[in-house]
Amino acid sequence: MSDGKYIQIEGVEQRFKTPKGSFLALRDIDLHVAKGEFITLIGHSGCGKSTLLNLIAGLSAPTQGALLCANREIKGPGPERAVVFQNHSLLPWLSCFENVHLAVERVFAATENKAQLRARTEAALALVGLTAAAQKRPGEISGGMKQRVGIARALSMEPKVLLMDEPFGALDALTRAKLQDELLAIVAKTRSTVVMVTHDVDEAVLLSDRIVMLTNGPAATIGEVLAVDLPRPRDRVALAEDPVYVHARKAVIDFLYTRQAHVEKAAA
Ligand SMILES: Nc1ncnc2c1ncn2[C@@H]1O[C@H](COP(=O)(O)OP(=O)(O)OP(=O)(O)O)[C@@H](O)[C@H]1O
Repeated sequence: MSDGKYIQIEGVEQRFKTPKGSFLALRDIDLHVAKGEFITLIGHSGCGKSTLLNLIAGLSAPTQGALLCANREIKGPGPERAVVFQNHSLLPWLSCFENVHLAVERVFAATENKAQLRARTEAALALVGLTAAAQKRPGEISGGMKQRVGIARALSMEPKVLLMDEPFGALDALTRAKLQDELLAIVAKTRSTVVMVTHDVDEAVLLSDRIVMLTNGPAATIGEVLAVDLPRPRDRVALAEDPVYVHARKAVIDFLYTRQAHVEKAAA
């Protein structure tokens, strides 16, 4: 395996059975993700971004084609592929520490002692700046903090691949910007491979090595892949006027709003 093919998606199709018959969500998806690469999936609502992410996560199986991670077929969820969802899905009756510790135990309990598991949990919370809130429950912290716990939980498993489904979608613009910057710093440190679903063009350009643009569904496929050749670390303020940034942003907007202009179906 070359590092350029860490995740391999080959000829993938996804159909769903519905009461009205078979629904073709995705077709002819071919994509290779390199180790350490940051990929965003962008496209109009309902085009199949989450479907594709779920396939990589192993939460569903393709109706055609194959997905591989590190040369092994993806046959189900695995600790080397951690998922962060938009609604953070924390257990409300457990503290932040306990929510992260559960994931740590699941992956490392067989090989590590209690002190090591505890240290891992504390390190993950520290990485996202949540040491002080460790004993709080999800109901006692803000949306941005909850999302940080979700990220800490995913990172605590030391995944090779971080899969994120609109992780910042529900946050206000300032919190979102802060978490994007934190994510960039964390990924620079952990060198994780990231596949992230987003609706946000600026987020895609700021974070990505490549932006994968999906055509409208049904039968959505990859319309275009844009390489974002901006050096890292990236600074959002300096980037705003960088010609490469401006050009990439325009290319994505052009794809989404000119070539894939979304025709809203009239409500039935
Ligand atoms: N389990 C399922 N059964 C039937 N249809 C499904 C199922 N899951 C997804 N779909 C359909 O597949 C298409 C793609 O859905 P998906 O959630 O992947 O889109 P998306 O791009 O992530 O959308 P959004 O941006 O709104 O979250 C949609 O038309 C959706 O209705």
